[in-house]
Amino acid sequence: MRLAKTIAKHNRLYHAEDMPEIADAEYDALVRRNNELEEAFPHLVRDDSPHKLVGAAVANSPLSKVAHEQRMMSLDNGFSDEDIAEWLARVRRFLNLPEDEMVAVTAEDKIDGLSCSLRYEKGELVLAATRGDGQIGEDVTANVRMIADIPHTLAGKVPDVFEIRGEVYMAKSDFEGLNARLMDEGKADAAAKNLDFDPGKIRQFANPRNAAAGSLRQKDANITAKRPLKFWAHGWGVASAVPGETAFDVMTAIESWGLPLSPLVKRFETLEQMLDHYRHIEMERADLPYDIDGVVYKVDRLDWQQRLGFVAKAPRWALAHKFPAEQAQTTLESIDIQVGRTGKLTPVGRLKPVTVGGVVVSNVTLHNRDEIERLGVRPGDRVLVQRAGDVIPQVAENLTRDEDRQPYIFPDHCPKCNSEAVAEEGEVDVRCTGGLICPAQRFQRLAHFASRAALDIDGLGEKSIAEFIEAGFIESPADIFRLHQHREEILARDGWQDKSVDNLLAAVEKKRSADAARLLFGLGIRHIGTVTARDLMKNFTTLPKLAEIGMAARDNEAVRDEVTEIDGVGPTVAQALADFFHEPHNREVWEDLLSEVTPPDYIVETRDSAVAGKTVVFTGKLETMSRDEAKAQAEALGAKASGSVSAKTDLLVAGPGAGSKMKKAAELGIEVIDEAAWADIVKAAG
Ligand SMILES: NC(=O)c1ccc[n+]([C@@H]2O[C@H](COP(=O)([O-])OP(=O)(O)OC[C@H]3O[C@@H](n4cnc5c(N)ncnc54)[C@H](O)[C@@H]3O)[C@@H](O)[C@H]2O)c1
Ligand SMILES: [Zn+2]
Repeated sequence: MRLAKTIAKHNRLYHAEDMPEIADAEYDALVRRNNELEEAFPHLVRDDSPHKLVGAAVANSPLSKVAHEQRMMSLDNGFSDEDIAEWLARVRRFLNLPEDEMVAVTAEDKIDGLSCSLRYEKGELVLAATRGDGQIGEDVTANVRMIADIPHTLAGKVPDVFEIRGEVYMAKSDFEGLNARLMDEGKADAAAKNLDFDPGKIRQFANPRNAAAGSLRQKDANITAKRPLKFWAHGWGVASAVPGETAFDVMTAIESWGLPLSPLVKRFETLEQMLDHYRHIEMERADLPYDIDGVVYKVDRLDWQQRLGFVAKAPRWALAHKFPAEQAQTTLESIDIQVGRTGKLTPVGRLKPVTVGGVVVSNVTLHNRDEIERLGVRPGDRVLVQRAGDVIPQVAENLTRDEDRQPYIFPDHCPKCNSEAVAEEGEVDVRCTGGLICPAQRFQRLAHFASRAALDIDGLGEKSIAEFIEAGFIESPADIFRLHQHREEILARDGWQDKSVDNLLAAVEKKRSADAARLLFGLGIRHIGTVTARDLMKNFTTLPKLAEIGMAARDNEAVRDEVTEIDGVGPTVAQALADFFHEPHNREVWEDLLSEVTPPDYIVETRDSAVAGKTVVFTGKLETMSRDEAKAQAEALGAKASGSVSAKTDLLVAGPGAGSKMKKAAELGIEVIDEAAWADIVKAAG
């Protein structure tokens, strides 16, 4: 059965190699599916069925194997209140208890670590072993001796032979410290070898459980000694004598011998108490110094435990009440605003770290302003965090409902450059209007400015731009024209020679007289593309004139209307222009740029031609030129280039693949020519 094989593989990755590839919830889903299949086809159930197995065999371990005299078990799981009620009812039925007989249970935190058995003979630690597959584990005696929580000698009067079972774990803060240390060591190592440091190559642990398991199961116990491991006891195995008649008694005795227990061992007599306790712990969970994934209930009376016995791989007398694998509660500590390469402001929630589905989560995306409003979250709130599969963790719900508190106020200025941040009408995203001045947007903006469609500066590709930004040579477009001041510094850099630097500087010089429409397009003002830039420049002729209009447009509707009425320009463009010039930073960048360049006045020379005064539409694929170039040609010939066919259209130039426009032109009786015929018209005009 393929499913069983897959499960076996993940079992091995998780238990034997401490490197799970899938989330716990995903693994649990595979197991559930397998159980369903087994129920439906009982004759197909194999002896190595996942539901009969504990952990994983210790095949390739560098440690030596030890057989457990008494098997180490797993636990059955319950998730819902009903699951717990059912378990209690099953216990009562099994024991055939009268209605009024109470079943006392202990409740302990289900610590997420590595199961370990410690054998004491005459009070001395003689053997420590991992669970392995329950029958055969690994000998970790030398390693365990390095753990401060585990006494080498027990205190007081103890049975001759007593196996204490419990969990080796790592506290959350120690786990974070260990990961940070691994990163630092990697950095130092790379520096010592004069290599580039690649943080992605450092093997960090995904969660405290993996860190604990990986640290304990070391061939060299000296490595274990350097890892901050802890231990607490939650049961026992082989015992020459048992000190008490209830689980609670025995655990108390174990504590008196010098071993730590779960700080929250409780004893309850009703389902309500158990569920209350569970909910309480669920709330506290993120604030506990260690990672837990549920609460474990055990029937307290040992004679009852004896009678209840075991099913396939777990005791009937115990149950793990697990927290939902994909969700956890924690505190939203702050909301950070990140600025993307296009100026978009994205709020990121910083959480008190919490393990969700086997991964420590400390950040969540809050998407945008509307999402924060919808959730009503503020720093300090308790939130329910959800992480399903590989999806980025999200806040599923705000658990704090205190209407009196001030709502979170989304910033109206960019945290990176302090420019105004606004959302356009009907849009959810708030954007920084700083554009060219905003360090977050710098690379994208400068790359656009130098790109082919804009200034088209030879030799100034994205790589060089990134390099020059990094070196501090360029921040805004004007700086590109001042690159010559850095000639010697550029030459001193790897990969630059006299020739390549001179070529670059010459290419830059050439662009001082660049076309005004390209400069305008290069500034990357929202909604101003190549065509709109040309339409604007045709109307205003010079950049200073355009700026004057742009500045007036913000508060003067008449001016905005004037812009709106320009052919090919609409209200969105008018507004975008006004917004751009309203921002003082942008005006600075603009003035600075204009002090470096001398674009000629933008006068579209119209040549006398066959299409002068006519409206031309291009459609289909053009083979010898881009659509933009074709439109520019039409304009140069005194024609108007339009995007759609209407009664006003005089000529349709159609390339291969022309569709609906061609049909419409035919209906309207408009003249249609191909690209070659168009080229002839251009040629004829001289
Ligand atoms: N992601 C994966 O690929 C993958 C693969 C295999 C297993 N898993 C996960 O591992 C878990 C199954 O592992 P498991 O068999 O160790 O079961 P388990 O972790 O659900 O529970 C059994 C263990 O809990 C421990 N425990 C902690 N606190 C305890 C307490 N107070 N009292 C008693 N026992 C306590 C014991 O060591 C016991 O062996 C599941 O959550 C599963 O999702 C994940
Ligand atoms: Zn900004």
